[in-house]
Amino acid sequence: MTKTVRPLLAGNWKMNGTRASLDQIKAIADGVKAPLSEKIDTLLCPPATLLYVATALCDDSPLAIGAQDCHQQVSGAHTGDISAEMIADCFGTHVIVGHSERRRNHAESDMLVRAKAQAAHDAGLIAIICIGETAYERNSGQTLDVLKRELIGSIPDGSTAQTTVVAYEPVWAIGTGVVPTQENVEEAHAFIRAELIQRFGKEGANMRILYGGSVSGANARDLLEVPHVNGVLVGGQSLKAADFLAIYAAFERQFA
Ligand SMILES: O=C(CO)COP(=O)(O)O
Repeated sequence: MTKTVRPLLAGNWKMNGTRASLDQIKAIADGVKAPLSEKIDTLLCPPATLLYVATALCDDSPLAIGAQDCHQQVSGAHTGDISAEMIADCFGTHVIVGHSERRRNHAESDMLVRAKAQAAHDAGLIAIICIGETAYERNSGQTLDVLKRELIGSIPDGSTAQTTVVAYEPVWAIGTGVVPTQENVEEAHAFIRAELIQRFGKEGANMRILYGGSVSGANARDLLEVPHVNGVLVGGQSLKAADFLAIYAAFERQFA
């Protein structure tokens, strides 16, 4: 199937990485090269402590750097939080919002995720808005209802293909080594695409929908073949340059 939407390979380091890991970021930045880098976008989201140094390291590379969360307000008395403005100030270009680990561990609601995505847009950042069902929700037949509720609740009005990426991350596939079948991924992505088109029209047709959950160099190509999979959001396999670049190689075979 022809893919008209520009693919995105994104890495999420979660709460991993110290200054000692900067050489991995540098190796990824060096490994992301033309001609493929002219056809796909690449992004790494290290912890906030490394953000500013990472953007400096990637000065000459097509690799973009983003953050993993932001506060919904621009500034103020919010100890421990960082704002979208601060991310932009460090030359970050993207921010992940609504990751299931934040929804679960910090009780983030759809409404809060939507406010964070809006803050990202207001600061000129691309918001990567995560959605996905738990094992219980899937096993009880609620997957599409959950996706619909999270899509409606978490994506701000006025979102465009330029400002917004949706990441479908089934919670049961995150960090487990369990990857859904191509049929499961296709069903979810086709459903998300239809919902996005219904709400955002042409913008919804062009918004990128990433798959996330136990992506590796071994399975990336199969996932990228699925209709409406416009890239992947990678956790564990983005920490080491060799693993991340193996996924980049899968993109090369698919999109070069
Ligand atoms: O949560 C994820 C990316 O945001 C996926 O993590 P893993 O690739 O480690 O399963």
